[in-house]
Amino acid sequence: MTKMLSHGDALRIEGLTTGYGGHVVVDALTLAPMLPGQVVSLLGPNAAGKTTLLRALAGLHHASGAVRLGEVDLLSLPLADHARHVTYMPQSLPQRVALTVLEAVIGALKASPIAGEPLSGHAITERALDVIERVGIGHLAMEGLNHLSGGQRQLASLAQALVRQPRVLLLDEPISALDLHYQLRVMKLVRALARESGMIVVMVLHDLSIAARWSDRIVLLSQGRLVTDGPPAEAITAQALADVYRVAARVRADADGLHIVIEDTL
Ligand SMILES: Nc1ncnc2c1ncn2[C@@H]1O[C@H](COP(=O)(O)OP(=O)(O)OP(=O)(O)O)[C@@H](O)[C@H]1O
Repeated sequence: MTKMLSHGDALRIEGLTTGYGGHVVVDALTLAPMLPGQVVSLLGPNAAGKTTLLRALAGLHHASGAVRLGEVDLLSLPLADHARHVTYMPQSLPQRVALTVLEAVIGALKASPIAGEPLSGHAITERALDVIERVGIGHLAMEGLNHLSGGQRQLASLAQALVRQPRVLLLDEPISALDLHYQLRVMKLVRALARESGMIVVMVLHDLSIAARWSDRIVLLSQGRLVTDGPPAEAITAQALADVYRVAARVRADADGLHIVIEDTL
């Protein structure tokens, strides 16, 4: 059943600044509130600051400004409390450790439980198996992570993030190692879970067409600053692509969605 969505539970980013030493990477970024159930894709060229922004939202990198989830001031929370609301899936694949997929997913849930829901050992295992099944690697549940391919490990990593059922899910290039079938499967699953549970999803993607097809909103960043933010057809324009990626593109919207043809570099 779809949860009632409320502005009160929105994720708000206001004047967020972060970087490395004196190097400002994200500069006073303010975005429209992200609403429960929304899938927001973060796009932009290499070094635009996407990963740094995601890590700051995850509480893993120091930032100034404000990040609030409903009434909760996320930037002021200790990491353990922060992790009760927000789950981050990094770009790097899980190590080739000798844990099975099931053990790794259970471990992710036990390491940092979401607030207010103590689960029995049986319930934890059931939930882990359900998520592993839903990402499409049920047949690998008892396989060691050290025996998996890169794409399979990326799916295991996604299962580790999803099993926690966070209010905010941050995914850094979650489909970069996946074949076409699994790219589509993951995008469908993430959007369905957002709709079902009211989870806010913010993900970094490089594929414009996939982002346009599966996101409610596109946030286009360049050099740590906001270029456009809106529904895909408004945010992805030929002009924006020329400005941000230095490419000539044709962009056309019709009933099937957004058609993007990249013609040349500029
Ligand atoms: N650990 C670090 N120490 C110093 N500078 C860093 C570090 N990590 C990233 N940077 C710098 O911050 C800037 C933004 O990097 P970031 O990884 O956030 O970009 P990105 O948009 O995620 O890029 P990509 O699409 O290539 O993954 C870059 O100039 C990068 O060199």
